[in-house]
Amino acid sequence: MSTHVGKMTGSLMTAAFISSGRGGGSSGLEAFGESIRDQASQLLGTSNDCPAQRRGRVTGDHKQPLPIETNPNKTQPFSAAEAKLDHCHEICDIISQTTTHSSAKLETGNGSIFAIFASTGRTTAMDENGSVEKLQEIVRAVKAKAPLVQCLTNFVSMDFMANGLLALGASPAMVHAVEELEPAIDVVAAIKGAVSINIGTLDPTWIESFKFAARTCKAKGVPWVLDPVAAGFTPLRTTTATELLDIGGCSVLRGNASEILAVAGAVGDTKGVDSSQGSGAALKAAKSLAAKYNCVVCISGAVDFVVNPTGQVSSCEHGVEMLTKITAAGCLEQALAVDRRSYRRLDRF
Ligand SMILES: Nc1ncnc2c1ncn2[C@@H]1O[C@H](COP(=O)(O)OP(=O)(O)OP(=O)(O)O)[C@@H](O)[C@H]1O
Ligand SMILES: Cc1ncsc1CCO
Repeated sequence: MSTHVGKMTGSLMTAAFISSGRGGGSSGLEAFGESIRDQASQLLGTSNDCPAQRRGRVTGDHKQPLPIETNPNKTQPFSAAEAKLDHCHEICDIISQTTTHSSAKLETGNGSIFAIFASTGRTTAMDENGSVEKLQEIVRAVKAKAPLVQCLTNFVSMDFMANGLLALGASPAMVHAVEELEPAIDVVAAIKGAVSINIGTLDPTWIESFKFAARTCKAKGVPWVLDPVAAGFTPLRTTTATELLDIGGCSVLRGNASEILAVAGAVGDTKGVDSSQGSGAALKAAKSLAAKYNCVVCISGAVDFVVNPTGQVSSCEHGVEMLTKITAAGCLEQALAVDRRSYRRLDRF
């Protein structure tokens, strides 16, 4: 039987941080944040006057880490009111690296998955075994070691993902030609990085690279994470995602509900890269995939879920609607995933 181990605040994902910025300046990221904020504000019809920016968070104060908050009652999420942060504030915080949407998970002594989620302007560690100290340790390790995250990702998210990883303190590399994957993954293995595979804009050449990368990672013990973008939308996508998982060695599978359902074999409707279902609808499918592939499965949505291979579930009721108004938020979350193995590898780096 599965156990519900905790509820989380913050929005889903994978590794994280309370970024203090890179070096003395981050004008590139600021511009990046500005641009995304403008686009999102236009889409939502909200003002471009950003409270976070007025407070200086975008223009300078982001060099100071934000405080980490914990939910004192681990079985209760923060209130809905707390979740309703100003749209503009949210997007500034997300993009301008004050905090990147993320989470990290560790396997604790008793074998249960310990999930830590960080969100826009607040971070929460949730699990009986979890602690803010552990999250801070991860954040420090990520920032100190600047792990190489080798990404095979889609044309849409490439830039966003690279900037998000930089914001976290990681070191992105977008390498996907099959001819250079082996030497690239050798370097990733040598310096204890991780590989991210996202099937967003697949074609036969990409598929060959994805499979080569997954096989190479498995052979060399490099952790890799999979985003089965738009699985269920076309048979090629569903088959590709399943074949990648069948290769083995995947540490984290992250998708929206429609994608997770499709990968688990359910027949349903999809809206291309967007989900046609709430994340809770994919919980059973996620549990079955986590057990089958011995990996952690994350379902993103208004409520984000993390399911470990033994069926334990953690939930995060702090979805940020703004993230549905920009493309590739889920892709970025996937790229930020750092699992216990990566974390421990970082420790030894
Ligand atoms: N209905 C929703 N309400 C509030 N927040 C949401 C909702 N759906 C998604 N989100 C937020 O968006 C984040 C990304 O999840 P989403 O399911 O949109 O990814 P995705 O569909 O894979 O995105 P993409 O394909 O653009 O990369 C979630 O972690 C959550 O914070
Ligand atoms: C919109 C889109 N189409 C293929 S990949 C992608 C990015 C979000 O998944």
